[in-house]
This record gives sequence, C-alpha cells and structure tokens, in this order.
Amino acid sequence: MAVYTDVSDDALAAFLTEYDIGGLVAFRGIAEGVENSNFVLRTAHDEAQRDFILTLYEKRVDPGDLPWFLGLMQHLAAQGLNCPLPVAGRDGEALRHLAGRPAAITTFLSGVWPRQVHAHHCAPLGAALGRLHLAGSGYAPVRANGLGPEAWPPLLRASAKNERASSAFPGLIDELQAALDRILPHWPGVAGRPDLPHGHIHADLFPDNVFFLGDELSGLIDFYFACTDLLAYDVAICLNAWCFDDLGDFNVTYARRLLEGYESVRPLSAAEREALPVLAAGAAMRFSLTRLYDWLNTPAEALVTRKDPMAYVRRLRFHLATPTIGAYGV
Ligand SMILES: Nc1ncnc2c1ncn2[C@@H]1O[C@H](COP(=O)(O)OP(=O)(O)O)[C@@H](O)[C@H]1O
Ligand SMILES: N[C@@H](CCOP(=O)(O)O)C(=O)O
Repeated sequence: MAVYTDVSDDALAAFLTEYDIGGLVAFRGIAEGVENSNFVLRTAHDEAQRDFILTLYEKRVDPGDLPWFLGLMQHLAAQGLNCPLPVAGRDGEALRHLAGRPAAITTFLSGVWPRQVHAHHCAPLGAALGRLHLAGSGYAPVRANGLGPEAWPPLLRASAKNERASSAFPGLIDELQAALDRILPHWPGVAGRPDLPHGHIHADLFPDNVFFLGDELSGLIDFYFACTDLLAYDVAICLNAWCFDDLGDFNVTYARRLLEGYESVRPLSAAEREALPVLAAGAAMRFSLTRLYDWLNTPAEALVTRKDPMAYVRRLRFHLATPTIGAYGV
C-alpha cells in the first residue's frame, strides 16, 4: 500500500478551492509505491474530465528538498521529457499542505509499468535515461545525493545495531562491510581517483517508475530520490534494476540493449565505461542497505510490503565477481 495519510472529503474540497483545475469528480488512493501517499484525482471543467495525481509527502522526503524536486520536474517537462508536471495553485505555488503533510498535484501520465521486464523494454529505457541526463543539464540548482557512498557506512552501522540483524540475515553485516571496503576506495572522484561527469540523476529508475503504452515508453515518474551525482551511476542503477531475472541471473542481452539505448543519446566516455563494475556494485550496495534497514525497522504488521534486501545482495555478489566491463555487454 501507499496511503499513509487519509484525506477527508472536507479537507480535499477546501484544498481544491486553491486550484483552477475544475470540480472534483472522483478520488481514490493508489495502493502501489512505498514512500509517499498517492491518490488519483479526476476533475471536470465544462465537459472535459482530467486526471491528476495528488501526492502527500511522507517519511523519507525532506520537505526542504521538495522545491528542488518539483523544479526539476518542471524543467524536464519543459524540455520535452514525459514526466509529471507539477500543477500550480492560483497563487502560482505548486507545493502546498494537506492533512498535515506537504502536498502537490501533478499531471497524470498514461501507461503501465512492466511487471515483467523483456528485452524490448531495455533500449527505450536506456534512451529515456540518456534524454533525462541531457535535459537535466540546464537545471542549475544542485542537490547532493543523500544516499551516496558517504551514507553507506552509517546505514550499515544502523542496521548492525538492530538486534534482529544477525538472526534475520546471518553473516550479512560482515559481508556488506567487506564489500564496502572493496568498493569505497575505488569510487570515482574519491581518494585521488579521477572523477566522472556529474549531472542530475533519477537515482531510482526501477521498472515501477517507467510507464509503457504497448512497446512505447510513455513516461518516467517518481523523482523523489533525484539528485546531482555521477551520470554513469544512474546507468549502473538501471543495470541492477532492469537486467537481472527473477532468479537473480544477469541478462547480458538486456544490459547491451540498455547501454545501446543510452549511448544512442549520450555516449559514455571510456572512463565511465571502465567504472561500470564499481558503479554497479555501489548501486547494488545502496539498495541492499536501504532495503536491509527498512526490513529491520518496518514492523511486520505494517501495511507496506517490505522489499527483499537479498535480491540486491545477490546482484552485489555478481558485480564484485565481475570486474571487467565485457560482462556488461560493453
Ligand atoms: N504522474 C503519474 N501518473 C500516473 N500514475 C502515477 C503518477 N505518479 C504516480 N502514479 C501511480 O502511483 C504509483 C506510486 O507512485 P510512486 O511515485 O512510485 O510512489 P512512491 O514514491 O510512494 O513509491 C505508481 O506506481 C503509479 O501507479
Ligand atoms: N526502488 C527502491 C525502493 C523505492 O521504491 P519506489 O516505490 O519509490 O520506487 C527499491 O526497490 O529498493
């Protein structure tokens, strides 16, 4: 589920008077997603009906970051990227408050996310990521990645302190510590290592954040982990999220298509290609750590579905055992 905060009819009616988007026709919570509360809102203006998404921002989103996220979506949409466009109220402000939470309305995107990834999804996904990176370059404000390499040791320590860590995941804390010791000294731009191109990255472009209509990619959503970081790290996140099957096996055809799609828009430099194994290991580490933390700290009776950290630990093992870029289809 992802409706953490209920919205009463009266509160919604009062909220909508601040907009010029027509009268309310329908309103329902969306069960998918894990971070925020999302609702579909249908309004009518004269004869025309329109759908919107109402988001109430919850636990992990720092309210101070919301203007950056909404500004980035506005910028990307203006550049022609198909992403949700924040809708301003009559006073020109898109970021407002509802039911005690920061809230915003954005445009509704058509399409469905692929429940099963196939090879034909991967090139369009790569190309869309490349377009996102190019389109983001004109957005001046910067947001550091709060879940980048500096955040990984504290996240691991926080999980290690949890009394259930060793019984739920025997040996995992030590394995992740050993993996961190291998990854961090090789991270681009640290300890005198050459840096790589930076820009605004999505940082969570998993299949559930990418919509398709038939074989056509129709839009990208969920920019609430977006930040300014290594562009190739975003590629590495997608290699993890799109190129492993349900058994945890890496699919090099998917990876090749993803990279070809990306490079049809933004070719990777030789240094970016060389860095793919460590970036992919870092991406697997990031999702292993946040999933592990959430697994240990989400009460079993909570309505949200906990995501399995081991799925990303297995990816991490693959990357650490695969130090050459050939294995990625490069
Ligand atoms: N702009 C949008 N257009 C259409 N559906 C959307 C849009 N934004 C979110 N959704 C729906 O809400 C679900 C959860 O959104 P998401 O942003 O991934 O939530 P969370 O950040 O809480 O994980 C998506 O899977 C999709 O069904
Ligand atoms: N993609 C992350 C969790 C974030 O979920 P989202 O619903 O906001 O995309 C993971 O799989 O661990």
